[in-house]
Amino acid sequence: MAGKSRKIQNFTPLTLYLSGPPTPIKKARINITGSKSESNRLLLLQALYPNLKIENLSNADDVKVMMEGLKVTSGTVDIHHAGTAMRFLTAYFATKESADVTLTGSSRMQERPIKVLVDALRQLGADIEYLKTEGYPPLRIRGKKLERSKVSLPANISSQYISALLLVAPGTQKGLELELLGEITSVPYIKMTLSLLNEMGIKSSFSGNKIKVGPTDTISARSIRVESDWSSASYFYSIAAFSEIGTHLELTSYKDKSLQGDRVLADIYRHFGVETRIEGSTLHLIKNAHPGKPGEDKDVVFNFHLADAPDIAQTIAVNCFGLQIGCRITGLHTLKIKETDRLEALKIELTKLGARIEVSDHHLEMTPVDHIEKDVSIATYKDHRMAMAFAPLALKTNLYIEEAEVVSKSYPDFWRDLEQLNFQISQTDH
Ligand SMILES: O=C(O)C1=C[C@@H](OP(=O)(O)O)[C@@H](O)[C@H](O)C1
Ligand SMILES: C=C(OP(=O)(O)O)C(=O)O
Repeated sequence: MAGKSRKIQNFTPLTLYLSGPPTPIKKARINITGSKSESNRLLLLQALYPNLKIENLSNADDVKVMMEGLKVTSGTVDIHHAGTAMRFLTAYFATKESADVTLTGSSRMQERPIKVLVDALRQLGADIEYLKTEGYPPLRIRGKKLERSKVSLPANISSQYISALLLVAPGTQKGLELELLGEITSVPYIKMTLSLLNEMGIKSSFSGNKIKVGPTDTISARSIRVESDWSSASYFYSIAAFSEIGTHLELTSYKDKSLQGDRVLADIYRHFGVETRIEGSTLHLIKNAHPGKPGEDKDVVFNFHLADAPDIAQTIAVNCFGLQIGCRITGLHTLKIKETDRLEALKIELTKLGARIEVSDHHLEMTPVDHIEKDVSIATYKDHRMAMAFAPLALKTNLYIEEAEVVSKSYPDFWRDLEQLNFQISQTDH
């Protein structure tokens, strides 16, 4: 390995050198904190209905900035890289009568579109102004009572605009009625929002392309336990898939009836020989077969459509590459406007490792390779999921992960948890 190495400290930017555990992983138990998506929804609802208690809240940076943002009514709120905080707080401040805030974020956040949500809120009567570029943060928001309750908006760019409106709807005078235009993307996230409203005792309906949420003055006191994060679990699915038969990983605080669309991991990873069981609140991942069948079936191309689960696309792409199997992943039209252009980032970094990969605006395709390059340095593009999706590959080849601190956006304990699995991780000035 090149460069000097030392144990992980809090220096940034942090380049890590990773290799797999010296002996195969047999059994391990990992605590993952609450879903960042559920946490940020419940925090907004708690601001509207203070007698809501939240358990197992996520410790992600995106959740910390949401909490801080909700305390503010004037001045500047900087939500850094948090898409949900940006969208949810836009709707929150627009409907909070005492608010007069500038809502901003990282340079990447200022490139992530918000026009659909701003247009919808303006249709309802909100007062929002663009401070730099039309259609993008930063925004100046002066909160007021919304005059109207019906709105139409495109649903094919980000479901977060829709969830943002649904979350503030019960606090408005007449509730809201949304008409969704075009093909609806990331649908499970919309259903998650409605399910949480329902758990709070707030009435809603979703039929065809119409969603209605009624006004609700008060709720009875209650406590909601956030399920642990399924997107974070994806990295352990990937580790299990790369491990020997018999490997058994346990992840804590999951639910049989999950609200998170990324629970589809359980079905997807069956194809890679990982069985899922939920017993009590423990999620068990057990490697019990090789992916596909050896011999002729090694050439099988796995097809996945991930329009409902965009956040696990990177994990699955890297996993297929490392398992040396072909894949075609579709439904990825939202990946270009996330923390980075994830399709382009995957193409560049996987190619360094030897992948044969093609991408378009909405899909990626890979043919299997015989060889994986060693000691490649993976750039992460300020995207937590680039770092975490590539890390499990250390079970197949040694690699560097650049700007490894990015993981804190959703999973601050990620590197500590990999060390718990005995991954060999050192900080390097490579
Ligand atoms: O509502 C949410 O909590 C999220 C919705 C999804 O975004 P899009 O709807 O923009 O695809 C997802 O990618 C994001 O990580 C979290
Ligand atoms: C896309 C993501 O987050 P957000 O849009 O909330 O920034 C993510 O966590 O993968």
